[in-house]
Amino acid sequence: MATHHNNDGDTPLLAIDGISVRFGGIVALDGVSFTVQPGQICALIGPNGAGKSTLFNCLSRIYPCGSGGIAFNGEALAKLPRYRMAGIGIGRTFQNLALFRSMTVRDNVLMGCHSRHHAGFFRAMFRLPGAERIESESARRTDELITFLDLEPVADRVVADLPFGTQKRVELGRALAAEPKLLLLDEPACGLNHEELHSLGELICAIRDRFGITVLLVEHHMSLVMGIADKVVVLNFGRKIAEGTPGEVRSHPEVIQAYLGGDHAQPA
Ligand SMILES: Nc1ncnc2c1ncn2[C@@H]1O[C@H](COP(=O)(O)OP(=O)(O)OP(=O)(O)O)[C@@H](O)[C@H]1O
Repeated sequence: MATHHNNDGDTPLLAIDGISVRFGGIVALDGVSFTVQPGQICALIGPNGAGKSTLFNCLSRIYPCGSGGIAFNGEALAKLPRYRMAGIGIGRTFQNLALFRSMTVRDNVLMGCHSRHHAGFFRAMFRLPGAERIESESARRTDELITFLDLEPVADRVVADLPFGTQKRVELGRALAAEPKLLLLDEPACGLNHEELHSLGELICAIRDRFGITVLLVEHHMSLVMGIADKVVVLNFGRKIAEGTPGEVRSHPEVIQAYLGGDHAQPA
């Protein structure tokens, strides 16, 4: 799979500029700004209700931003329709998994390839010129990802029959198949057992290192975040209260207060 760095290195891959979102009287996001550089693993953390999911949903164009803007690779996201997200290079996983449960692992990953090559899908359907090349390229990429994600033993099994942790890897495969530049991971550690959790950290780093994919993750699991993130952004009540390396945010007084003030775990 090709690495997708057509960025000069100075332009952030993702620039979130003063976004605010309201739900009635609730200010879910209040003027949040931060950037993610190409190749970074950036974690978005904060207590329950801090606005993390709302921000992810703005990025996926599920919610419109009330004010402010988001630029991806220098291009304003608001100008693009939602169905173009995979096409421009933003992929994501969901807390409750986005998979075709009655299909096999291989077919789920293959569907991910098609979500990028929209035209390829129609070419294949109508047997237009170029269809065979796209199909064989998709099959090759699917095989590569199945190996990368250690899914070979279950490649021809139906997804619904597999353990949750394995299904989560299939979902990652589906997202990676679309060759994203930016991968949004929504609580990837949620529901994983101890062993799976350990390999998840390594896997996320491998995704960045091997494919050059930039990662933005929302995660409550602090030891995972602190172990893999280059940069951590902390939200509380819709505001950004800190941003920096794991070491910097861990010792930030407002972060300590936000986590100790409620019944949440310490960010240590
Ligand atoms: N669709 C919605 N309608 C009304 N209020 C909402 C909606 N989505 C989120 N909110 C509110 O916006 C605030 C931020 O919620 P959000 O889900 O973004 O927080 P979060 O940081 O993702 O929390 P968690 O860690 O619990 O998932 C909360 O007060 C929440 O109740």
